[in-house]
Amino acid sequence: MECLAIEGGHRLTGSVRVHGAKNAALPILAASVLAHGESILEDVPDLQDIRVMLTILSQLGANVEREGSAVRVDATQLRSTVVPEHLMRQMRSSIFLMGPILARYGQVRVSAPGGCSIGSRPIDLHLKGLQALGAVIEEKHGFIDCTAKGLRGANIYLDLPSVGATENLIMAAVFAEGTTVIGNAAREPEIVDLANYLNAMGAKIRGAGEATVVIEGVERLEAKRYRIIPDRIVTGTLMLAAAVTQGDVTLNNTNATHLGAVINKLRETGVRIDIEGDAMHVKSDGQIRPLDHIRTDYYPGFPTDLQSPFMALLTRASGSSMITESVFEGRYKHVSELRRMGAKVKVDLRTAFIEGVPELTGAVVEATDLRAGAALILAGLAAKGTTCVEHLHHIDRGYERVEELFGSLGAKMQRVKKESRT
Ligand SMILES: CC(=O)N[C@H]1[C@@H](OP(=O)(O)OP(=O)(O)OC[C@H]2O[C@@H](n3ccc(=O)[nH]c3=O)[C@H](O)[C@@H]2O)O[C@H](CO)[C@@H](O)[C@@H]1O
Ligand SMILES: C=C(OP(=O)(O)O)C(=O)O
Repeated sequence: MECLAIEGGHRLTGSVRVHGAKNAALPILAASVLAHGESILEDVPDLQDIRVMLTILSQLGANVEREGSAVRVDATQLRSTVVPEHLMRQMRSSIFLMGPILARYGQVRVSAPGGCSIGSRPIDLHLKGLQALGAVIEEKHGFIDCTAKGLRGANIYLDLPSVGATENLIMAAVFAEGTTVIGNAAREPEIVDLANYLNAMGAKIRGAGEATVVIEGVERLEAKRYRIIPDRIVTGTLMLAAAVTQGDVTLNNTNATHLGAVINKLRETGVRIDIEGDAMHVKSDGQIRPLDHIRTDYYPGFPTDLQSPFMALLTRASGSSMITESVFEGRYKHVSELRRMGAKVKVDLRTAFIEGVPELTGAVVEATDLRAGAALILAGLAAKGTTCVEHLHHIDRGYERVEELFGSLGAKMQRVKKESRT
């Protein structure tokens, strides 16, 4: 088994460029299925989930090629509309293919998607929205067969502002006859990025980033060159890494407007953050002030994906803090691992009570999901001694060459092979 061995106690300094956003690149790659010609997508991070998406696209018949951080995709004509089950299971984002393949070919077969174990994560809103557009859905033997003889625009109201459902339905509605209105839509920056890519190719989408998105159906999209936005969750993780190590770092290729809630909370802990164009300077003098309450929420609220990394910082605060996880019911799996390192955290249903401790100590810990892994890296950077983070495949889903990313700021971490524990 491979683990990430982190030697704690080193202050992070220097600068690093943040890579493109996984959560924008994945739906955008799926959306390439809608276009005629070759899209050139720039700043597509080289991550496990992206590799799975590229494999699916190429197995369905698209021509896919990576050149550095750019990916060329030509999905003008797919030869299959069946997403292989073993690939569906590898990540949540495989579900993004449902909307665009259905829109383009009038049929698609998927199965339940895999992904991080952070809650039940149903796809009912995706399916209900597609039905409203005229799709017929049959669920049998673990497969979901979706067919439509031409989708029609509809008024759809989402019970929850689901990011994935909003994206899937935008893609499905691009060729629907007439107008589609999605109410209570999610407003995440990745949705705006997807809509910008689609509009650049000829789609007519208004209101992305707002609670009501309006899509006028068009007949054809022409592939385009497009650059993916910076990853706000990687940016936030690196900001927290600077804070927890009393560091002084510059992050390039960032968008501070996507991180308003996080910047606000970090400043409350005493961290200094200066923004200059797309660069962010983050400096901490060591004293971490506790916070009354962080409550995760849909954008522009505090992102659930940074809940666990922020908790890692608060384990070192000079007092008690409280976090409520309101988006995913099972997103506290990092807590037991942080406790192995000396953290004092109690969980009552969806609320965690964190009592800051003067010191964390290195331990063997397990990344139970992607951001739980990020939290353990941050704790390891701050801890006394060596921390071994196991189950690195989760971390490789979201942080490109993680040891180099943090290593370029002076972190001491390396992948090591070790005997599996019995
Ligand atoms: C690839 C990607 O972009 N992943 C992000 C996306 O995930 P994802 O798109 O899966 O998250 P959603 O916004 O859909 O989920 C939000 C909430 O809605 C619920 N729900 C969702 C769909 C549905 O059909 N029914 C339903 O009940 C979920 O269980 C969850 O409680 O947004 C999450 C919330 O910001 C982030 O943590 C993920 O990093
Ligand atoms: C939960 C996440 O991703 P996914 O939705 O792909 O599982 C994440 O990026 O933190």
